Amino acid sequence: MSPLLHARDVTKTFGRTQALRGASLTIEAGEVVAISGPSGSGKSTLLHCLAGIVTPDEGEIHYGETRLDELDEDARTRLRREAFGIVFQFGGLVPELTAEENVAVSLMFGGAGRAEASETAREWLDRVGVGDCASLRPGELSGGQAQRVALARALATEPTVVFADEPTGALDSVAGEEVLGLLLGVARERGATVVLVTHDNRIAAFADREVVVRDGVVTEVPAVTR
Ligand SMILES: Nc1ncnc2c1ncn2[C@@H]1O[C@H](COP(=O)(O)OP(=O)(O)OP(=O)(O)O)[C@@H](O)[C@H]1O
Repeated sequence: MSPLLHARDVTKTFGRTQALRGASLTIEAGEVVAISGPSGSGKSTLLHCLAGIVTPDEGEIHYGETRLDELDEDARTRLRREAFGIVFQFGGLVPELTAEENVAVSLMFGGAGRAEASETAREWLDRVGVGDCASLRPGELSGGQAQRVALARALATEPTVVFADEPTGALDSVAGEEVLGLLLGVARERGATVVLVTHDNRIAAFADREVVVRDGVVTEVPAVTR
């Protein structure tokens, strides 16, 4: 059986900065993998390559049998909407839309009708503990509430893979662990795969496996040192 996600010898350069210098990583279906490492080492770039947001200069990205890096932009966008949920450090919510609309829109992109999308959005907001914030806009939410809405948006489409880039980075440690607990609880219940970028050892400890990115290259962290 092929792995769910596989990056092979990936390089990516931005201007004169070589963010990835031959990064390889294999992730099996249902795994929760933390990507840690120093600031600027290439963690987010690797996550973005795996999620089909950034195209590598060289190397390969496989999602199951699909070569993600060879798909055109439309096909990659379709795949992201169908199979991936993405959570960013600052939520990335649309400021003009209410919490409910932020979640509903991602469901409507996937083909749901407005009424069905609104109902599912409300269920997910309830599930992550912010049902009473449904009609508020992101500017009216606390950081922890906004991140829960972002989580509801990422999970509502029932993705195969959830990519999370420092999802707890803007929160205090209690709120951060609550958001992470919700994410991992839902993912483990559904057998979803989670790829999580974090520089926080306590957060990485919740993962099944931790890898470290240093100078654009991935190294495995042996289980005994965790
Ligand atoms: N879009 C971009 N344009 C220019 N440089 C970029 C871009 N994205 C990343 N970089 C650079 O590539 C390098 C790796 O960045 P990346 O965000 O992947 O690191 P990181 O390990 O996630 O860092 P941090 O923990 O600080 O978020 C950095 O030097 C960064 O400045």
